[in-house]
Amino acid sequence: MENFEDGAREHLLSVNVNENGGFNGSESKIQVKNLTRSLDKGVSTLQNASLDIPRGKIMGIIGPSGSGKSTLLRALNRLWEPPSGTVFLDGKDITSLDVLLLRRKVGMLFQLPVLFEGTVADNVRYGPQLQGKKLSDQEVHKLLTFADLDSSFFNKSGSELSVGQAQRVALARTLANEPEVLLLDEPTSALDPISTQNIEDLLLKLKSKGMTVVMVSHSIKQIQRVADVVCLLVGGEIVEVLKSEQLSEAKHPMARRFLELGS
Ligand SMILES: Nc1ncnc2c1ncn2[C@@H]1O[C@H](COP(=O)(O)OP(=O)(O)OP(=O)(O)O)[C@@H](O)[C@H]1O
Repeated sequence: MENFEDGAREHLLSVNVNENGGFNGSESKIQVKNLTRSLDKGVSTLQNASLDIPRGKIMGIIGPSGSGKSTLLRALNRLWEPPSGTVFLDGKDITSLDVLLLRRKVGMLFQLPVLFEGTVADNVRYGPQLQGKKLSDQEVHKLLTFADLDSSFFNKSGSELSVGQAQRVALARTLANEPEVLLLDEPTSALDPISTQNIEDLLLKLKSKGMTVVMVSHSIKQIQRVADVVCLLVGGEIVEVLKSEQLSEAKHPMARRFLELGS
């Protein structure tokens, strides 16, 4: 899978090439500072959340249902608009950036892939086309190959694909925008174990190429397989941030219970 190593997607690879990869003391790609989202009647979805997301690493976000994981993730590319001065990408307040530019830099993959009408190739070309760029057939093939989809998929329509294949097309479509950060909201919860493994392998491959990945998952085992660092959310608060191999050392009682019961 060396498809990104030359040609048009090259600059995706060049991101963070000089980073040492350590997340202690390494520069943050995204910083969240005192992020709160208040709902009606004084209830908060997020309370004073502060988090450094390390560059070129995979951060997992886990926590019980309703703890604010999706809200936190969606704030990172303004699918939910955070207050100014709370989320920074490469040190810049994301609310001061053009929102479409931000979403190209910070791409998102959802639980269920929604493909547009047309062929797989049309889907992959969609993002660049919005900027007036037409990806060549070769560039589309490279993105598909990267997502472990062979040439036979090029002209297929979304309705011919399994959910797992569609998720990989959605990933190729997101990567066509050359993002620097990939956000994933339970990307494998609708997939079978083999498709899940495909996606996990792709995430590790992206990390090896310098991508920063932030993934919400309900599966603690999945987080342990792929994440370098884990953020535990309970009741809208970030209660712990740990290296994934230290997950069993979490101290917060709700976090401990969640970990003990989790699969
Ligand atoms: N737009 C909204 N309006 C009102 N309440 C909301 C809105 N979005 C989220 N919430 C509430 O905020 C809380 C956190 O939601 P969020 O989806 O971020 O949690 P989550 O940890 O991702 O949950 P799950 O694991 O079930 O997907 C929930 O109680 C939810 O009902």
